[in-house]
Amino acid sequence: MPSIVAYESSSIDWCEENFKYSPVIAEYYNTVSNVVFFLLSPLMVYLSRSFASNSSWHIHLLWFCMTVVGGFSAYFHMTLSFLGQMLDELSILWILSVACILWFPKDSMPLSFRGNRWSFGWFVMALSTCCTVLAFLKPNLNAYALNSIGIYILYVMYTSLRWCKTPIIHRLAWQTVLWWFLAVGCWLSDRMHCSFWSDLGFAYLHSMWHVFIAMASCHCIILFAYLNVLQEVPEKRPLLKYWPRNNWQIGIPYVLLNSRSISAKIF
Ligand SMILES: CCCCCCCC/C=C\CCCCCCCC(=O)N[C@@H](CO)[C@H](O)/C=C/CCCCCCCCCCCCC
Ligand SMILES: [Ca+2]
Ligand SMILES: [Zn+2]
Repeated sequence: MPSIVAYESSSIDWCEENFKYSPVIAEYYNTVSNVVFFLLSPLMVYLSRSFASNSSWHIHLLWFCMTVVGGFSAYFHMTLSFLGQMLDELSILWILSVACILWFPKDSMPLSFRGNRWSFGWFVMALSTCCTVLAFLKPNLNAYALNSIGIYILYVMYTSLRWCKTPIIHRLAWQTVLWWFLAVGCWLSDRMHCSFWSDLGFAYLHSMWHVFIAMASCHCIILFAYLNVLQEVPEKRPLLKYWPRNNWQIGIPYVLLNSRSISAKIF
């Protein structure tokens, strides 16, 4: 039985040909494309200064987790080891948990929590701990389970937007969904149509998934951060902006908060 750190000890292998460009990097483009996480995280830390100082510094936790996801994903594609696979998938599970604990909309929480974020947070922690253990039982199913959480987030987004009438937020939601669709399309096609893409000489859809899912995640985090402030501290009057040019209404979204209102914190 190979060691869990051995090259190609994972049962998952993506479409890109292994060791084509380097003897030490199994999937070269799938590894290098994770640079998107390392570029977006510091940019989001910079753009989230207003949110962090006027509402909650916890937003920076998510940008830190995003760097960790990128690092583990690069390690996985570099080695295709079982350890790499588990670190990659479990770091995604835990960033989703942290995001839910911080900003899951109170009115979408199960009724038994009565909108109490602390008890909901403990529930999410317990559930994620169980899922961490279960992840070792059928590792081939983990990625599908994680993508199903993406579908659930889409549903929560839809229900949360029913009470928000701000057109620019609906636009942000559509942009999030578009990035996510592109991402999932690439992820599925890489898995299901590998011989087609290899025959075309373009076995790099999984690299494109990394870029699209990183963009979808930034949009999604900002959308729920905005909705959280609007619902829980509306006097902060959140404003949605885009980098690099706000008047394009496209690019990297971020939230600006009114610093002159009562300094109520999310927690
Ligand atoms: C209140 C809810 C807030 C939700 C915030 C969402 C925050 C998501 C943050 C980061 C997720 C990054 C995922 C990147 C994965 C890259 C690594 C990778 O490629 N892994 C693959 C193996 O190499 C693995 O097979 C991938 C498995 C599937 C992961 C599914 C992640 C779902 C993320 C959902 C993102 C938002 C969706 C928006 C929905 C409209
Ligand atoms: Ca491969
Ligand atoms: Zn990947």
